[in-house]
Amino acid sequence: MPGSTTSQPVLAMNEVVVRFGGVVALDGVSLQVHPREVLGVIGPNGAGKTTLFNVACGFVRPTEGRLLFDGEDVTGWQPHHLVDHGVARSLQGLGLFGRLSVLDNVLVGADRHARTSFLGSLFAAPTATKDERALRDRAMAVLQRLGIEDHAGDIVGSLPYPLRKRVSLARALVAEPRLMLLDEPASGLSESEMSELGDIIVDLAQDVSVMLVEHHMDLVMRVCQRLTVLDFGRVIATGSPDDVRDDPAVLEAYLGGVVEDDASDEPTPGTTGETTRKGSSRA
Ligand SMILES: Nc1ncnc2c1ncn2[C@@H]1O[C@H](COP(=O)(O)OP(=O)(O)OP(=O)(O)O)[C@@H](O)[C@H]1O
Repeated sequence: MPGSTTSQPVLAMNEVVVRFGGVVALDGVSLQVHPREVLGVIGPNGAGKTTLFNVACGFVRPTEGRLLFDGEDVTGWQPHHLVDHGVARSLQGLGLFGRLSVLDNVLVGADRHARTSFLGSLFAAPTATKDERALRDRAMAVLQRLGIEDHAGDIVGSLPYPLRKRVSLARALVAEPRLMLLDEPASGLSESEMSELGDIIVDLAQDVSVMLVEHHMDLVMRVCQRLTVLDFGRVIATGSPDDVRDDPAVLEAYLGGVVEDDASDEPTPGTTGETTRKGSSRA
């Protein structure tokens, strides 16, 4: 069952601490992402979301605590090792090759399962043709799933940003990950594009676990089975979107530092778009 909490988590963080010099960015954070669950990670500015995402990707090594993937201790693993084991990520900076076609960009992401890598196939190894055909079929299937198969031959640099975002997702998905890490995928999208993205994430969660770090509450509330809320590097709430929305600690975190003049404009969790916190400082 999607969102089930009885199975072994695909991803677990146990008591993760990250210190940058004197700054404690994460302070004993524990969370789990279960099979075919969409877990949302939210929190006010500076709460530690990006740091948490970077720990999950392997970009930041925890100062303390453990990172487990499918029950295996992967603390301190390099990002590419995590990718090889089925952890895919789609970052805000999309990292695509602007002069390559959509299909070629996606094929670059297919290397995890390829006997002959896409790059290796450029040197025409004997096994390349059959393998490459299979890879292309898989890449086209992913493009179709994301509704961009008609753009397979387009040069990525010529595409509008929302389409490039889908290419980035396709490149992550073609490696058939067990876990997809999404870093603010809704940034820069219109309301209708965000709604389509929500449909895509719901569809993905039929066979992939997703951890979604996102500011846009409408999207988070719609697609996540559970939310983990951070504030000042700590988990202040975990639960269903409805439970979290009504949690006094969460309301306090989002509203606590608001200066009086702006109070009427400040979004509350679950009611509107981007969240910000004014008048608070972490110095
Ligand atoms: N490389 C770094 N060196 C020093 N301090 C850092 C570093 N990265 C993050 N921090 C600090 O760690 C804390 C958490 O930052 P982080 O970027 O993870 O929060 P966030 O929730 O992603 O914020 P935002 O929503 O504004 O992006 C902040 O106080 C930030 O200033």
